Amino acid sequence: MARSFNIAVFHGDGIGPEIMAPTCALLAQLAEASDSYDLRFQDAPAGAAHYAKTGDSLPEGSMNTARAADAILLSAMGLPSVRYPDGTEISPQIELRKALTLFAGVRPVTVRTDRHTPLKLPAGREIDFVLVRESTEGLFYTQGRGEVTQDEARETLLITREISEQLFRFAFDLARSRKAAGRGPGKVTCVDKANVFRAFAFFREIFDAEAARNPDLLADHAYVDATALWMVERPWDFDVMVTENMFGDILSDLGAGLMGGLGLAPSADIGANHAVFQPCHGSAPDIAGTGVANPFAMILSAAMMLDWLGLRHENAAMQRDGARLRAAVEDIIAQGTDVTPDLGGRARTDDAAQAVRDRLFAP
Ligand SMILES: NC(=O)c1ccc[n+]([C@@H]2O[C@H](COP(=O)([O-])OP(=O)(O)OC[C@H]3O[C@@H](n4cnc5c(N)ncnc54)[C@H](O)[C@@H]3O)[C@@H](O)[C@H]2O)c1
Ligand SMILES: CC(C)[C@H](C(=O)O)[C@@H](O)C(=O)O
Ligand SMILES: [Mg+2]
Repeated sequence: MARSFNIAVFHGDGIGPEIMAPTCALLAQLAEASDSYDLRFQDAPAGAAHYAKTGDSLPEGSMNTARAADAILLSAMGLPSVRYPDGTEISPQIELRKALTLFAGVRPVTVRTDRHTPLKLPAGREIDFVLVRESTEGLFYTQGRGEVTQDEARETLLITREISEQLFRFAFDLARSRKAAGRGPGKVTCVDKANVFRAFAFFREIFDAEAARNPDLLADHAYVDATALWMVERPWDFDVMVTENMFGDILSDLGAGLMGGLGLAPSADIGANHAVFQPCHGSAPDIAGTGVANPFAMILSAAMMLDWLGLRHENAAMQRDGARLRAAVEDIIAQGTDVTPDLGGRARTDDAAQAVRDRLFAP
């Protein structure tokens, strides 16, 4: 009998609803065609437009829906024009990460063809690494609670042993499973600024202790500034990199740039009991409403959701469908037709989603 999974859906702001609708439709079709799982989507209102209407950016009802769900899908949230009284933007995704302890922000960077990357890939080279961004503390710790006076502003960078240990364990486990799948040498790189900050020396010490517990895997360190350089010069040398929240936020956009843009960059924020799947990009107010948003980062994030649920619940069909969904998108990216204007194409959001559907369900 098919096992049923509840999926909380945050449709979000700007292009959010435009990329979420075709993604849910594809997922629903995959589930319908499968006799081993079923997906039930539950809307969770939140975000900047919701705040502008109601004064609440993340209603308790939506938080409860998220907590009770088997997984959470989220498109982009936030609009530059809608702000809290303190001047910061509406960002319920940060609240979700903190409230559900989603410490591991998993942001894969995959380039299999040189069609969209700004880099010149040496013959036979592919880029395939995963950035794991700590997502609950670091320099985001006082987000929304920073102290600002007339003369100075302070935010706190927090690194805890408890979260760092879980983060590094996650990164080493990921490297092990990538090695088993033949996708990397089994190497974890700790990205920090331990040459300047004691907090990062502490981060590195905890990393080294975890590395010692994983003698079957390789471990090394890199400073964050040099990492930005190496991501451009020789990105194929990375396997799993693990880093602090703000560093990961910045480096993951660089990773998106390597792939050909934010429209191709998926992510998952994973904790012990919950996970949110969302693209790395924002609500793209500059193109919202024009029907040309690239849905691939959202669809690839949905594929990561199927991977995660399938592994967690030992549902092989779900894992297979995650891989099929990713393969369909990668095929379209490699062919370069049926892509949206951000990738140099003329497809609209719905055309790009239809191209995925055609590859999945062609007779
Ligand atoms: N995860 C999130 O929800 C998230 C992430 C980043 C920014 N934001 C919010 O989104 C709003 C806009 O931020 P921004 O402009 O700095 O970043 P953005 O990611 O929304 O846009 C940056 C550029 O990339 C383009 N772009 C992004 N996604 C695209 C897609 N799927 N298809 C085609 N083009 C795409 C946009 O058109 C824009 O030119 C802000 O309010 C910001 O706080 C949200
Ligand atoms: C929109 C913003 C709050 C968010 C972050 O800073 O984490 C985004 O940039 C991301 O990368 O998911
Ligand atoms: Mg970001």
